Amino acid sequence: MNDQVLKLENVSRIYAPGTARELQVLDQASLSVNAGEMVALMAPSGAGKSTLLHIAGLLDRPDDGEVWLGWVAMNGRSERQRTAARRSEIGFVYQFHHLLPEFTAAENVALPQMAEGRSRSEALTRAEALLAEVGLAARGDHRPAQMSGGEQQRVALARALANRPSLLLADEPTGNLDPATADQVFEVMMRVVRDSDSAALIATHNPELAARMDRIIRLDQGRITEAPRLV
Ligand SMILES: Nc1ncnc2c1ncn2[C@@H]1O[C@H](COP(=O)(O)OP(=O)(O)OP(=O)(O)O)[C@@H](O)[C@H]1O
Repeated sequence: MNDQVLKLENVSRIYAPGTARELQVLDQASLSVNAGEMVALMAPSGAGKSTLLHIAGLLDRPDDGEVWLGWVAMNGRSERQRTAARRSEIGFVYQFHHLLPEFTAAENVALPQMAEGRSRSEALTRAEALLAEVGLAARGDHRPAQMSGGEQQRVALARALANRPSLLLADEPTGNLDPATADQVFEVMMRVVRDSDSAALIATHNPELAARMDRIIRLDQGRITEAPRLV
């Protein structure tokens, strides 16, 4: 039996159903991601990548189909159960870092751990270790505004991994960075995901970065297709 971390089974999502603005973004989309796998999600702008990641990340529910986190079917779970699963099992990285500007890097990485019950001092100690993993040792007391875009995104990555999630979801994580910095952040992301043995589903428009992951899937007309490797 494979080590399933995420499975979407015939997932459909329709915005504004029954209105003139009705839009079917996902149409029986299916995918699975196993432990230790890094999967690139590629699609044109507006094809529904963020919608799919929101559903996979339990921030939204599909209109039809099932979402499995590990071997647990999540649609029938209460919001409280879904939030608990999201906090403990899933880490998110977005195109923009969304760090809290009034907190230091270490505090930003400590906060999700404290939400999971860790003491402030324990969370801060772990935060420093996580920041070292992403190459930001000794930068823990800097605020986001004192850091470069690539550094901010590495702090966001450390925050996403703070609770050792089984699944990392990333939506254009390097889309806001220049090519050299994007490459550097991506390298760090590959390394820490591999080291932690979590699974990752990463939406990107960048074919070179996508080609360095284990698999590429495409979202086309609301459906998922497995793409051949580009290189
Ligand atoms: N809450 C919503 N209500 C109505 N329509 C929406 C909603 N969210 C997204 N859409 C529409 O659904 C489509 C898919 O949006 P989505 O953000 O998932 O695409 P995307 O592939 O992530 O795009 P991009 O690469 O530009 O970020 C778009 O046409 C968008 O306008």
